[in-house]
Amino acid sequence: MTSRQTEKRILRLAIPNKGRIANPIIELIEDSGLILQNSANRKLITQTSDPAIEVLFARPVDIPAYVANGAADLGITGRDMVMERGVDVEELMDLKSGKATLVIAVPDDSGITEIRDLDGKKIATEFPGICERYFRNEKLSVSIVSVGGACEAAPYLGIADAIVDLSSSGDTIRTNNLRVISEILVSTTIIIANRDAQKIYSDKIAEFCLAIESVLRAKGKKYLMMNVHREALEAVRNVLPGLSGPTVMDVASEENLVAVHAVVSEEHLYGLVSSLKNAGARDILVVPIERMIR
Ligand SMILES: Nc1ncnc2c1ncn2[C@@H]1O[C@H](COP(=O)(O)OP(=O)(O)OP(=O)(O)O)[C@@H](O)[C@H]1O
Ligand SMILES: O=P(O)(O)OC[C@H]1O[C@H](OP(=O)(O)OP(=O)(O)O)[C@H](O)[C@@H]1O
Ligand SMILES: [Mg+2]
Repeated sequence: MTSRQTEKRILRLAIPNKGRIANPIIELIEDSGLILQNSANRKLITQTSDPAIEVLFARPVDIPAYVANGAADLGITGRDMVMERGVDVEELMDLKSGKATLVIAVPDDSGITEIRDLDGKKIATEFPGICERYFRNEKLSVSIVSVGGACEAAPYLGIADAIVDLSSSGDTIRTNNLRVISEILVSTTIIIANRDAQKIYSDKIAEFCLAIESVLRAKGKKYLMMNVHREALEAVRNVLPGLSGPTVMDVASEENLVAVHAVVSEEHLYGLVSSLKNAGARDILVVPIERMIR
C-alpha cells in the first residue's frame, strides 16, 4: 500500500494524455457521468465531478507501472501496454475498443515466409518486452532493435530484417511494402486495478465499473416507443426482435390502445420501423439510450 493510499481516500484513475485511445476514453468516462474538470489545460492531475476520484493523465505505456506500484489505483490503457511492461495488475474490464493487432512483418520481397526463418535475424519494435518473451517461447534466437516509433522504416534503413508492430487498418503495412507473416496478439483498451486498491476502494471501483459498463451496454441500442391497437399486438410482438421486452402498457385515454416500448439494436432499426407500421403500430418514436443498467 502506498502512503498516498493510506493517507487520502481519493481514488486515482490514470488515463492516456495523448495518442489515439486518449479521446475515446475521456468521452466514455464523461458519458458515464464522471466529468473531468479542466481536462483541456494539460494539468497532469485533474479533479472530477466526484470529489472521491481524481484523474492522472499519463503516457499509455507508463500507466501499467503506475497502477502496479500504487501511484494510481485504477488505469485505462491498451492490453499491449500491460503485457509489454509485464506488471502484476488486475484486469477489471475489456472496453472492446482501441483494437489493434501486434504483427510480425517483413519486406514484400524478403525470402522470409514464416517465423522459423527469423532465427538469427534482427527485429525492430516498440515492444521489446513482448518480443523477447515471444521469440524465447518459440525457441528462436533474434536480436531486438528497440525503436520509439516509425518502426516500418527499419527494414529499409537496413537496421532490421523484420518488424513487430501494431496494425489496425493495415494501411501502414501496405504503404511500406511489408507483408505480415504472423500475429502475436490482439490488443484492446482495458481497465486495470492495483491489487491493494481493490480492497481499499472496492465500492468506488464497483461504482465506476458499473457506470462504464452501462454506457458500453447502451452503445448501438435505441429505445422504441409506439402505440398499438390490442388486436395488432400479437403481430407487433412477432416483428420485434427479442432483445428486451417489449413492455406493454395501457393507454389511459383509449381503451383499445396499448403503448409498446422495447430496446432494439441499431442494426435492426432500418426495416424494423416499416415492418412495425405494417403490423399495425403507429406514433412510433425512436429514442437514444445513454446508459443501460441491469
Ligand atoms: N492502429 C493503432 N496503432 C497503434 N496503436 C493503436 C492502434 N489502435 C489502437 N492502438 C492502441 O493505442 C495505444 C497506443 O498508444 P500510444 O501512446 O502509442 O499512442 P499512439 O496513438 O500510437 O500515438 P503516438 O504514437 O503518436 O504517441 C496502444 O495501447 C495501442 O494498442
Ligand atoms: O494499420 P494502421 O491503421 O495503418 O495503423 C498502424 C500504425 O499506427 C501506429 O503508428 P502511430 O501512428 O502510433 O505512429 P508511431 O509508429 O510513431 O507510434 C502503428 O505503430 C502503425 O505504424
Ligand atoms: Mg504509436
